[in-house]
Amino acid sequence: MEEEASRHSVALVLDFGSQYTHLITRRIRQLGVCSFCLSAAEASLDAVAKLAPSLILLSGGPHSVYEPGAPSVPPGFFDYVRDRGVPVVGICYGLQLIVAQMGGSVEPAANREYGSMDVVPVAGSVLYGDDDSTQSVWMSHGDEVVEMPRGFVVVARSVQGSIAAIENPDLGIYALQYHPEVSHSPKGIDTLKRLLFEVGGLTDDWKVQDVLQEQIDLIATTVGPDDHAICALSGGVDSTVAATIVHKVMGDRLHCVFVDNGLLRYKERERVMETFKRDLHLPVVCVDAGSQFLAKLEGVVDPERKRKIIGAEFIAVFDEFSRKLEQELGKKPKYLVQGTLYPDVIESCPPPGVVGHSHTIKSHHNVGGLPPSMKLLLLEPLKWLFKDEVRKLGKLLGIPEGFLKRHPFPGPGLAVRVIGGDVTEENLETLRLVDEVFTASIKEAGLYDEMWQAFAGILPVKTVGVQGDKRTHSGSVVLRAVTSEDGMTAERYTFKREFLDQVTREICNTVVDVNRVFYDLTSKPPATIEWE
Ligand SMILES: Nc1ncnc2c1ncn2[C@@H]1O[C@H](COP(=O)(O)OP(=O)(O)OP(=O)(O)O)[C@@H](O)[C@H]1O
Repeated sequence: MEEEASRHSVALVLDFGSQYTHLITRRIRQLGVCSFCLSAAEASLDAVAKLAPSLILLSGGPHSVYEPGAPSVPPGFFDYVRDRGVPVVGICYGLQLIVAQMGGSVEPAANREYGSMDVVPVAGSVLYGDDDSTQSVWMSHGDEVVEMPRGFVVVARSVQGSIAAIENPDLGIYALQYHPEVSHSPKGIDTLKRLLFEVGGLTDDWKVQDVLQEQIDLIATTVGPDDHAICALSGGVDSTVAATIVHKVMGDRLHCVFVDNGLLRYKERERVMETFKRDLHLPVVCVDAGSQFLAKLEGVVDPERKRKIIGAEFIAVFDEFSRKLEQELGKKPKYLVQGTLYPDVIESCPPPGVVGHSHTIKSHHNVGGLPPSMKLLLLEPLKWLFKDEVRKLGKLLGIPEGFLKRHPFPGPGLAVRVIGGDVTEENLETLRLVDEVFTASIKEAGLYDEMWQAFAGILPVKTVGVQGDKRTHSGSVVLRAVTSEDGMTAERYTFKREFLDQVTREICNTVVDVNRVFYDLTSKPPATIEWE
């Protein structure tokens, strides 16, 4: 991280556990500025200083600054930024922390402000310049400033009168009670630009191309000429791009494995293996482990248990693969290639003891969680990148566009789409056929790229129907399609009525054992994209 930072000017985000922290870092990078994120509860002042940031942002978070043990900046932080003239920007919790640290006070608000809100800036401030027109912003807080710290001025208020932004240009401290990084704050990006380029004096010299070359050079200097590496390929974008980068350096000393866990979509194994071989020339072995996975999943309906079982089974298959490889090569492979992304890096080190941190929502399934006995060293060429950056990189590497644009698919596969039900071969077959009718129709209608994700789930209800002349008692399925910028929030996709009618007809006519089709209208939040 430091190496990368030394070549660029850096905007550092200190994370206090907000769902939106990644987004702040991503937005900054989209503006061409190198940005990293450190967990506020773990980062020492030394770690901050090593990155020599030109601007430091304090993120939002789920805590209240007045609670005992509320997370704060490392000791000596405000002396450090003052001595070095590094501007600081607080966002939401970050604002409240600044207020509390600078001698003001924060209390629970009488009215929680959540969602879209209009705020009115004060003309002539550093944060807004001459633009005092009302802007719509995204708020998400339950506390408010009741006493301003000395030397700070209010530079925007919500139409309800609460404080929306404050600044103290002499100290170089600025703070927003709302989230400028989310798309629901359309002018937030202008405020971020002012902060980065005018206040922080940063330059937009950070490009994905540079990361590719840096990673190729790094791998070339790390691995020895006789070292071998292994990689678990899911058919997803991350592991594919990671493997393709490593393959450029190591050639056939990279050994990839694709596991058919019996939880894949319709003809997925054939489709994915063909792309690996024909388009990417990656050396891939396909392991057929379907019956092994299904045997372990028999009778399991709890989603977390499904995930854990699948994770453990992946590791067993992977272990076996590397044992065989060792026999063939006469030596142990030394490296494991993983498509770890930057959000995974941030997520794997949540602040200790911090309750309600954003990163504990779902137990993470990752085949990379291998037993330490395997003693593999990691090659993680994507670990500083976000998904959209990985797609750009994949394009630079010549990975087919259709492959890069594939909708995300969960690691535990179709198992988590047999909702509340038994993961039987019969259920999986029904699900595959329904999913294929739905996604093929979406592709035919040219709608696939408009969506973040589209899939079917099977529901644990049988209902009465009439099909042909017969009364049936058959299964129900749900269709879900969402749009999203980054998967953090999502809106349901609105199909034309005729499209849904057509798909429903086709499903009921062609898939035995389905007589009822639902469409999920919910957004995220309050729902998640997947059902389990
Ligand atoms: N069927 C599979 N065969 C081999 N490896 C797999 C398989 N499914 C998942 N993996 C491995 O587990 C990792 C994490 O899986 P997950 O589905 O959570 O993917 P992800 O983080 O979105 O990455 P990707 O885009 O590579 O799928 C993958 O990057 C891959 O290394």
